[in-house]
Amino acid sequence: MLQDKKIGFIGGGNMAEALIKGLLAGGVPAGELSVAEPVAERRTFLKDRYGVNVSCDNGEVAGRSDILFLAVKPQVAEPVLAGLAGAVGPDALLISIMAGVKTATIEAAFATGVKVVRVMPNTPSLVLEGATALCTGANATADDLSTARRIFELVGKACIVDEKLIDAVTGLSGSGPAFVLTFIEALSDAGVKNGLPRDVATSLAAQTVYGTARLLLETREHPAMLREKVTSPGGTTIAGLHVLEKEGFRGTVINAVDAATARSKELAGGK
Ligand SMILES: NC(=O)C1=CN([C@@H]2O[C@H](COP(=O)(O)OP(=O)(O)OC[C@H]3O[C@@H](n4cnc5c(N)ncnc54)[C@H](O)[C@@H]3O)[C@@H](O)[C@H]2O)C=CC1
Ligand SMILES: O=C(O)[C@@H]1CCC=N1
Repeated sequence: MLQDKKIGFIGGGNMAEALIKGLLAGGVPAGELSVAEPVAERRTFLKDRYGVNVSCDNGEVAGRSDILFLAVKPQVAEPVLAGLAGAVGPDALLISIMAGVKTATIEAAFATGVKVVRVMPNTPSLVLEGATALCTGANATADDLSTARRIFELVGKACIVDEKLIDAVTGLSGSGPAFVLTFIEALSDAGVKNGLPRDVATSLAAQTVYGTARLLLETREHPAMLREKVTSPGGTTIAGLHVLEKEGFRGTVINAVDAATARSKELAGGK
């Protein structure tokens, strides 16, 4: 039961906040949640907004947590892990959301067989519509993986993958919200160019992406089949699709996800 667990966060940034919101919505009492965060204003914000315990001491939060989220940037993983080495309890479960950082790297920072689940969530978790993939390290059990999965199912959809695929997940759904937002912004710009007021254009663009995603998820049809239903012979849609194909839209999207995936692999080296 998650309700019985003390849950800590090392790093109280955007993703930690999204998860805190989900855990609270899922019935975990605020008093069971603790966040270690060096920025004082951020600590005050998290305490005031969510009622969670806050501290500037990573070791203190680690020491009292049954489940400890590693939610700092990968660039500071090395010193943060070194600082936690003696503080984490022997039965604690570490859940890392750090992009690029391998479970083996985290395990190597601890003397004993620490249990690690590595996860790649995304920012829509903040509105409980996240897309998350999880994998285990060498010591985490099936129960640990299912505990972690339950947490991420509180903030959206979650699936299990092999660790070797986590970089691809990072490129697709971890970074994906930024790509989708760029597309929404471009749709809105196009609406404005054609005379729509900005607020109307942005709202139509966002609802179109949201509605289309729901249509796809709920019908489970292939995207090409659903696209066919929009595309009238000699109509408007095929005229627009022709331009997307001519300008290399698909290739550009594939290249963007490729680049993000490659960057996730680079981050494993601490760069
Ligand atoms: N933002 C996103 O869309 C996603 C981020 N991630 C991963 O989640 C992790 C956190 O990302 P965000 O929340 O976006 O970053 P963020 O910058 O919003 O949060 C990181 C927090 O860690 C704190 N921090 C810095 N040094 C620290 C230290 N030594 N000890 C404790 N806390 C420290 C910072 O003050 C900040 O509040 C990263 O590893 C990132 O790769 C994963 C999936 C999606
Ligand atoms: O940009 C990043 O590195 C993080 C990881 C996935 C989304 N944001």
